[in-house]
Amino acid sequence: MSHAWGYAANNGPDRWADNFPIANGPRQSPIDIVPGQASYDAGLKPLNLQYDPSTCLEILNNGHSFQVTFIDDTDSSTLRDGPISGVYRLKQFHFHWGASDDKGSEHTVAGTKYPAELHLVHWNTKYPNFGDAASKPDGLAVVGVFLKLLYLNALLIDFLSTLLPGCLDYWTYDGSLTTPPLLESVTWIVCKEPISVSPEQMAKFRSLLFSAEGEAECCMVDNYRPPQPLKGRPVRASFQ
Ligand SMILES: COc1ccc(C[C@H]2SC(=S)NC2=O)c(OC)c1
Ligand SMILES: [Zn+2]
Repeated sequence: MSHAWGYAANNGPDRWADNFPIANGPRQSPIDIVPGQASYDAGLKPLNLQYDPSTCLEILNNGHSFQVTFIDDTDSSTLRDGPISGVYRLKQFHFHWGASDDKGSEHTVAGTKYPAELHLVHWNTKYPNFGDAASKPDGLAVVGVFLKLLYLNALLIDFLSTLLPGCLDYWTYDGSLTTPPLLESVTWIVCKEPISVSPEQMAKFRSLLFSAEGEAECCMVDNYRPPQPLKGRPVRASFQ
């Protein structure tokens, strides 16, 4: 399989351009977000996220992350407002994380890496389905949320942990999928405030496997693409 991309030395982010030349395109993700260089845009609306957990379909290890997929044939879990127009439907969410707590996020903030990053992937309902939307410049909107370690007992953190931070201030810029096919169809919405994760939850992430049954076990860690060149793109902030 020529397109067996991954995160190892022989098939990782530095090699993706071999089969996916768009890897060197003008609007690639992730990026390093430099707060001092983001421009406050008073025209940006607050995010309007309406999620219905009952539309969760399945949880699966797709070989690159674990993802939670949603039924997306109705407007039951949607993203509206923020930097986008129209209604985008939640398709799936997944995470990226590191082998250790000093790395793992895809976006960075003034060079700072978080131990993990959540991606909530939505598609524009002006298109017939996700696959079609994924090839359009305004087809997808991904909400990125950083995860930080909180050393509380597991019970309390399970009680406290949520998918979204209390404050939904965000940065937004035009970017791409962060894995092949690296399509430049994503309006990125990166929340400023992280959510908390316990060491036990991080250990569970790191116990997942890249490898399939019968293959040599390979722990699923460091499944993140490093920041890509901004190439002159503006980064806007919804907050001052
Ligand atoms: C259309 O084909 C794809 C391929 C891969 C992903 C997942 C990538 S993209 C992202 S952001 N983070 C990831 O890990 C897709 O997600 C929308 C869609
Ligand atoms: Zn992702």
